[in-house]
Amino acid sequence: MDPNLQREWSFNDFEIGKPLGKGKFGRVYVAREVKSKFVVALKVIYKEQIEKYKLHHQLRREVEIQIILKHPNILRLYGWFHDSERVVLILEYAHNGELYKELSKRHHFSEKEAATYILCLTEALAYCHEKHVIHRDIKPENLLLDHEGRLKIADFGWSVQSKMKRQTMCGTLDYLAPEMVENKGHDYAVDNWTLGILCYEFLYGAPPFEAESQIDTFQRIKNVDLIFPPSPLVSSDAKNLIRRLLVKDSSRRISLQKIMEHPWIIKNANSIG
Ligand SMILES: COc1ccc(C(=O)Nc2ccccc2)cc1NC(=O)CCSc1ncnc(N)c1Br
Repeated sequence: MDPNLQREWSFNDFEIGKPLGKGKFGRVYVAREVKSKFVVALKVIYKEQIEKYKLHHQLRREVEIQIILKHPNILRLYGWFHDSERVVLILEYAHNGELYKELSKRHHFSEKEAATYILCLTEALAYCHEKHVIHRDIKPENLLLDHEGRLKIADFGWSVQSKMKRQTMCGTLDYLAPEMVENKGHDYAVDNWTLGILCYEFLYGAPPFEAESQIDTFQRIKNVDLIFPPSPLVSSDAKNLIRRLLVKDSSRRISLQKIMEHPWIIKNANSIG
């Protein structure tokens, strides 16, 4: 299916399959384009919700940005259509679903898997930053896996709360950088912080500043209270990279370029991307 060819899409062009998840603003279904048999994910958003929450501009801007973003680690938005009561986004379908289901099943990833995912994320972020797009929200629930196990950032404009969503996800602070927790406004470097959180969580199975209460998590983030439990599975190179990312001063965090050249990444990531 070359989505750019067809001008106007409609529901009749698709056979709708099973629901993939549902958010406050709509549901996501697997679907197949009838002519080409191409499998996609359709995200159905109700117009009354868009009106109610004044989402027109955000949705329009997001669609404009997403349509130009073409990167192997960013979920494609092929196009969209609407009928009287719904707006439908035609999305790339990630056959292996949410990375977090994989992580909760496996408890933690190997250094090779973790490094490969971090490299994919770094390349996708570098691509976005060169396109001056920084609203990539690499919250963990936005990470999907395609049929080859390749990571895809799926920017859930509105989070899709699928059944298996981990409790801590909703409203979790674990991924917020200090400058966000202290409400100092943030820039590109916040994504570098999140890469550090994710790298830690891929290797240890839980984010570094997790705590009983949100207040404690706040405190631990602000103090960058970073502890590495003794583990034979995590090399000192990995800890070195995490320490270079989880730096309070956002201007001193290791850059995306330097991440790609870090010994731990060079040694462990395989570049299937
Ligand atoms: C480029 O991906 C998007 C781009 C935009 C928006 C969006 O809703 N924007 C938005 C919605 C309302 C208001 C303002 C913005 C959402 C996504 N993506 C998603 O919703 C992911 C759907 S879940 C899924 N998708 C594929 N394969 C799977 N296995 C799964 Br599970």
